[in-house]
Amino acid sequence: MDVSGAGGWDEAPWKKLCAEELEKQYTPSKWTVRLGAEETLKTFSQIGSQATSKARATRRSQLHVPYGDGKGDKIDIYFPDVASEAWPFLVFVHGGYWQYGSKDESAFMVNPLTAQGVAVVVVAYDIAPKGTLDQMVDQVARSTVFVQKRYPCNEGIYLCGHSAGAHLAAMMLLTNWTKHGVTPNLRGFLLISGIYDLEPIVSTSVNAPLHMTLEGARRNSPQWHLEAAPVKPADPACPVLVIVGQHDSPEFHRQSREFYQRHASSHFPAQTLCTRGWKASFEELHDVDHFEIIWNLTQEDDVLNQVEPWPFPLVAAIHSGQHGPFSPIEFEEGSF
Ligand SMILES: N[C@@H](CC(=O)c1ccccc1NC=O)C(=O)O
Repeated sequence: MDVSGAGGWDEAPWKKLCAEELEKQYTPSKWTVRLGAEETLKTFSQIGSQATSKARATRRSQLHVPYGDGKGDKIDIYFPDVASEAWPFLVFVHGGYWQYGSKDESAFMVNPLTAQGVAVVVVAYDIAPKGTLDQMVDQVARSTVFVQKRYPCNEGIYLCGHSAGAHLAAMMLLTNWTKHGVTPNLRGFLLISGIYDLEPIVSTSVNAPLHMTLEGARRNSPQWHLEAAPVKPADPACPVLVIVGQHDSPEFHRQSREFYQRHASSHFPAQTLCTRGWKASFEELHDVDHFEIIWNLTQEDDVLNQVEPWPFPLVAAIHSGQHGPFSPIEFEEGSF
């Protein structure tokens, strides 16, 4: 029996990869199928910037609202037309491997969601090298608490993160809210193409500006701390949707699958999101890569692109306690 770590990961598949392959597995742009790597990254940034300009020009908003005293403690809030403060809130945490990206180019889903009556908050946090992972996790917690305190009548806060942002959002599953003085009314998590075990990236170029030690990586890996997650009462269940794109790399697929349902060969009594009382489900989104999975969210008000109107059914479904088009794969106790 492996006793080297919290989860018994001695046979972790990524440990068998050579440095070059590991680097490739954790470079999402190397796995795109429609555009080349560089063009994809450029398009991603352009679509994010355009969506943000459009949101700021066409939606009622409050920009650069401070949620704390730090210079980088800022959120943008975009409002639906309905005059109320009892909206559902989608809080979006952008990705960029904790070292690039900003709220100012990340308002992807604002126009379609505000049109559906959902207020959207786009969170800024101090990316590396200014910020450390511990600080970023704290910033996302404080921004969520700020939304709760400012809008106590909210109809639920849905935390949505992409890639590194999904990691930061997932860390909120483990947060002890007591020290923040208020428990946010969290009603759902949308974790899109995330990384939940940071250990594999410690030896990749991703870690250059992050300076994560192995210990820091484990401390900030939600995968390693599910045991510590507060046990949620089954009712009302809080849906956690773990989503990965078909054209994400095999390692990204593994990360999402194992976060949803722990690795089958783990020797230890497995704690999963489901056994901790979260209503978790896992979905692989068809024919999208790591970037399209997010930039498609801008397109929902374009009728031509409404093949599957995602994420409205998703948000609507989690708001009403159902999973819409997503079929939750129930965890079977004792299956490994
Ligand atoms: N350097 C990475 C870029 C990347 O990972 C990324 C880019 C934009 C938004 C999220 C990303 N990944 C994780 O946070 C790549 O080439 O794929």
